[in-house]
Amino acid sequence: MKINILTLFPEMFSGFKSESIIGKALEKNLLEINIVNIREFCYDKHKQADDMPFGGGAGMVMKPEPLFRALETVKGKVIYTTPQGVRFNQKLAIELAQEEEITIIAGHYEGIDERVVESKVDLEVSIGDFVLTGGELPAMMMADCIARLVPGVIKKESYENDSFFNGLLDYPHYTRPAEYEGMKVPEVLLSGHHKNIETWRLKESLKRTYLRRRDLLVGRELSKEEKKLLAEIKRELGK
Ligand SMILES: NC(=O)c1ccc(NC2CCCC2)nc1
Repeated sequence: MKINILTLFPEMFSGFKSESIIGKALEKNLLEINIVNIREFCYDKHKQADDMPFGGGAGMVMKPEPLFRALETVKGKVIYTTPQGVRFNQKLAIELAQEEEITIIAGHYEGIDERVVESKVDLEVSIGDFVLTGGELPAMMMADCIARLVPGVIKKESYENDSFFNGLLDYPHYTRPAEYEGMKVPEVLLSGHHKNIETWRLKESLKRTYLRRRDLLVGRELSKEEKKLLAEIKRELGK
């Protein structure tokens, strides 16, 4: 899979591309992340990428020509990160991870000229109801979430229990030491009894989802075991 990201600030992506899981995945050529510097497509003497808004008002708007030129050099579904977009979520990440190539435009200032959106953008996407100085961090977040779904980037087992992957929030995690400052790891996790551990984890996922994100349970098919565990949880909570 190839993810192109168009930006005026390519340096913002150097750590993202060199560190941790994404860094290793790029080294192993499991995926490609291609950062396109929009400035390189500003052919005028002053390399002007933005200009004043028609109709007046504060701020600057990113000019259409450099964006159209930059888009000529990439392929795939074109996404623009903006508060006006559809909400990004794991379901959309899974859909986008099926694509051979996608291109994300990271805007800046007041945004990009609407003619780019109308004629070139396939999907406007928001990561939440808040405004950022640029679309780079949303682009990085989306690329991270999509990249970890690319085969080989992380072990399959670890994302199968991810929050939202099975429609539930993730269960609690513990590692050594077994006791720290008087706080003990739940006994079942030290028992080596895999079935009991699996049941405990499912129950904890259900409990967290029921308490923190009950909306995720609405319309979700519950297995026989999940129904039994949820009934236990409600009894234990006295609800
Ligand atoms: N909530 C979001 O996903 C989001 C995306 C982009 C952005 N700012 C960008 C948008 C165009 C110029 C700055 N702010 C917020």
